[in-house]
Amino acid sequence: MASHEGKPIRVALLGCGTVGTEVVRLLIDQAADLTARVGAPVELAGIAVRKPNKHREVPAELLTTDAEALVTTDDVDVVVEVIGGIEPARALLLSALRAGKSVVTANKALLAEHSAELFEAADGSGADLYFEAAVAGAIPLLRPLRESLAGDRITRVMGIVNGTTNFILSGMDSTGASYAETLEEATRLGYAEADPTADVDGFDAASKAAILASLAFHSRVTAADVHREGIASVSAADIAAAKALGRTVKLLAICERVTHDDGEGISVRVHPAMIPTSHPLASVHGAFNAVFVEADAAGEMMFYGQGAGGAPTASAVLGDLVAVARNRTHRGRGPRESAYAGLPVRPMGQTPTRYHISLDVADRAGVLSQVAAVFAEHDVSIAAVRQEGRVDDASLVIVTHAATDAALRSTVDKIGGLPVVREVVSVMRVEGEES
Ligand SMILES: NC(=O)C1=CN([C@@H]2O[C@H](COP(=O)(O)OP(=O)(O)OC[C@H]3O[C@@H](n4cnc5c(N)ncnc54)[C@H](O)[C@@H]3O)[C@@H](O)[C@H]2O)C=CC1
Ligand SMILES: N[C@@H](CC=O)C(=O)O
Ligand code: NA
Repeated sequence: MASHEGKPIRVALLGCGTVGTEVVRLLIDQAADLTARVGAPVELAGIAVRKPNKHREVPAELLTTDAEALVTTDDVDVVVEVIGGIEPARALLLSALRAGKSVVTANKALLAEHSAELFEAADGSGADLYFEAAVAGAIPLLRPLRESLAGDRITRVMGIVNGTTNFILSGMDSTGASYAETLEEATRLGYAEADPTADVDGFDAASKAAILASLAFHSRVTAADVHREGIASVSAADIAAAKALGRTVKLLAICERVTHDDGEGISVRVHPAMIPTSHPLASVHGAFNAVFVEADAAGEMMFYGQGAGGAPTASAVLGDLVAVARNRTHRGRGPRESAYAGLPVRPMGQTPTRYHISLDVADRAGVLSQVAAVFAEHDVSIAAVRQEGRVDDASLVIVTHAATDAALRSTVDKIGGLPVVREVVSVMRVEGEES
């Protein structure tokens, strides 16, 4: 790759929406500082948009609707992609990487599906592929996993990686606001994906979990490998029940090494969970993210910051842009894919977890013993029981000790069929405390 000592680094920006607009602002406002930090000017060569007349905030001469022509122009060194979605982002970035252009992207959906193909194209030309903004927004999390902790053995990565759902859940918990109200506000604030179901159904967090697991465990994990549950099933009653138990509800991404008889594997899951209000993650509010990383030598680390929003995300994009611009100016090279371990992803059923189960039952003698017998039959230990009688029925709340998700799920299914059980009101996993 040619050196760029002092020669301007020319940047093609794909997309000028919530994040792209802030990328343009930072590039223009910080031009002098970026030149000093890189050792060469960093210049916008063009901005690909769908509707040029919608972008009065940027110089008209930079705007184009022909993204393919822009990414293949000889005069472009770096492509920054903040369009989102799979196509045409995938085709555009493959063209750019194969032409030897460095790529910076925030596109977790794309990386969680096609990172192997993108890394292969990068290796073929020697181009850089950076994507810090794809997970946990502004938080420098991926570079520590790819570089700072590359000499350690990471065992677990767990936390809140979706700002939209955390904004919703913490709003429902603190102000009693409705799900719809908080989702609408998150969308207005620019946190949500173009299609917010990606957030609330857990797809966004699953993409991020796949990226985290791939980097942490040096294996290939895709979004399809991730056990995924969203927050649509979380009710105000669930949040109140959690509060009564000194807990709060969060959407967690949990990636961990697991060892079974047939060797080591990976568990990767995204689901709502009750965590103790004493846990640091319980204090993560709004669109903030927080992720715990555990490694053999480093021990436990916590990363915290804004996980969504145009400016916070653009900060991570610019950090990557400075890195690839420096590499091009001073003949450096960023990290490549590291998938040598090739660990298998284990099914969710084999994963140990705990359940909080809320039941409506007939209020008569022997109900508790019938329910307890089902737990015993599945070798699931009960950690806590609370029963409250009403006029003609009762509520029964059970918190279990750790068992495999398969055993817990079978237990709930069997209990739901007992004549004395009127309704399985809710089932939610419990995380973040001794099992
Ligand atoms: N909004 C946020 O807080 C964060 C977003 N991201 C990721 O950043 C990317 C962009 O997100 P946002 O800026 O929020 O989305 P956005 O929807 O606000 O902006 C995307 C822009 O790309 C344009 N676009 C779509 N297809 C195009 C095409 N073929 N050619 C040219 N322009 C095209 C759209 O018109 C829109 O203006 C997504 O991959 C998202 O997952 C990552 C972290 C945080
Ligand atoms: N929609 C995403 C944006 C950042 O990745 C989120 O809410 O976290
Ligand atoms: Na990040």
